[in-house]
Amino acid sequence: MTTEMLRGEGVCMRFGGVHALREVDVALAPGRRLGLIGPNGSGKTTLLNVLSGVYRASAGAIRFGERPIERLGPGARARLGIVRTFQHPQLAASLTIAENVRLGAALGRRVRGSSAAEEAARSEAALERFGCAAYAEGLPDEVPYGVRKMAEVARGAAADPAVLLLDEPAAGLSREERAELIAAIEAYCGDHPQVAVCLVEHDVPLVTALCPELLVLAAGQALASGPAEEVVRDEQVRVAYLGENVQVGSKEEVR
Ligand SMILES: Nc1ncnc2c1ncn2[C@@H]1O[C@H](COP(=O)(O)OP(=O)(O)OP(=O)(O)O)[C@@H](O)[C@H]1O
Repeated sequence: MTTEMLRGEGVCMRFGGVHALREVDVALAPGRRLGLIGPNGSGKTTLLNVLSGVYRASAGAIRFGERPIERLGPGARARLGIVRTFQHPQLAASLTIAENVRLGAALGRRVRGSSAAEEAARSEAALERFGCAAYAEGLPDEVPYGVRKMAEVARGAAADPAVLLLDEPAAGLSREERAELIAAIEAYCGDHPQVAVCLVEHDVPLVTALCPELLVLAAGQALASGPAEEVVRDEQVRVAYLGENVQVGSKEEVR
C-alpha cells in the first residue's frame, strides 16, 4: 500500500493569456477526502489535469512523496497510483464495459505487481460496486449514460489507486443514479481508507456528504480551504460562488 502524499505547490497553468491556475497549493495525504469546488472555468479540471500529468504545469512543483513528478506523463503517474477519471467518460468504444474496467485493474497490476487473480477480483468488485455488473458485456455505446459514468469511476477504482481524482462523476446523472453513486463511492472509501480522494463536484451538499474538507477555486486561485462547515460559511466563498443558502450535506440527505 502506497503511503505517499501527492502535493502541488505554487502550481500555475497558463493557456496563452488565460491564467487557469495561479499559485495553487494542494496536498492529498493518504486517506484525505477533499472536495474541489468553484464556479465554471475556475480551474478545477485544470488542477486535476496538472496533478495527473495530462497537462504539464507552467510553474510550480508536483511531488509524490519526496519525488518530483512534473516531468512524468499521465501513464507514468498512473503507474505510481495517481489515477483520474474524466467528466466525459473516456471508455474505449470497441471494448465492453467489463474489458474497460479490466484495463484499469491491469494498470493497478503493473503498479503493484498483483496477480492476474487479484486483478480479476478487483475488476469484478468494481463492476459490482458501481452498478455495472448487469451491463458488463455491453459496449459503451450500447449502455445508458449513467452506466458509462459509473464504469468510468469503476475503472479508476479497479486500478487500486493511491490517489483517486474524480472529475464530476455525478454530472448528468438522475437523482437515483446520484444516490447510487454516492453510496458506491462511500462504500469504496470505507473499504479503502488509505486512498486519497479528490472529488470535483458542483453540488455542494453532495460533495460535502463525501468530503469533510473543501478547496474552493475562483478564477484559478485558491479562495478558501479547510473543513467544509467553515468553508461554506466563508464570506468570500459565498460572494464568489455559493450564495447565501448553501449548507453542508449529510449522506442521508443527499440520498
Ligand atoms: N486546453 C485548454 N486550452 C485553453 N484554455 C483552457 C484549456 N483548458 C482549460 N482552459 C481554460 O482554463 C480555465 C479553467 O478551465 P477549467 O476547465 O479548469 O475550469 P473548471 O473549473 O473545471 O470549469 P467547469 O466547472 O466548467 O468544468 C477556463 O478559462 C478555460 O477556458
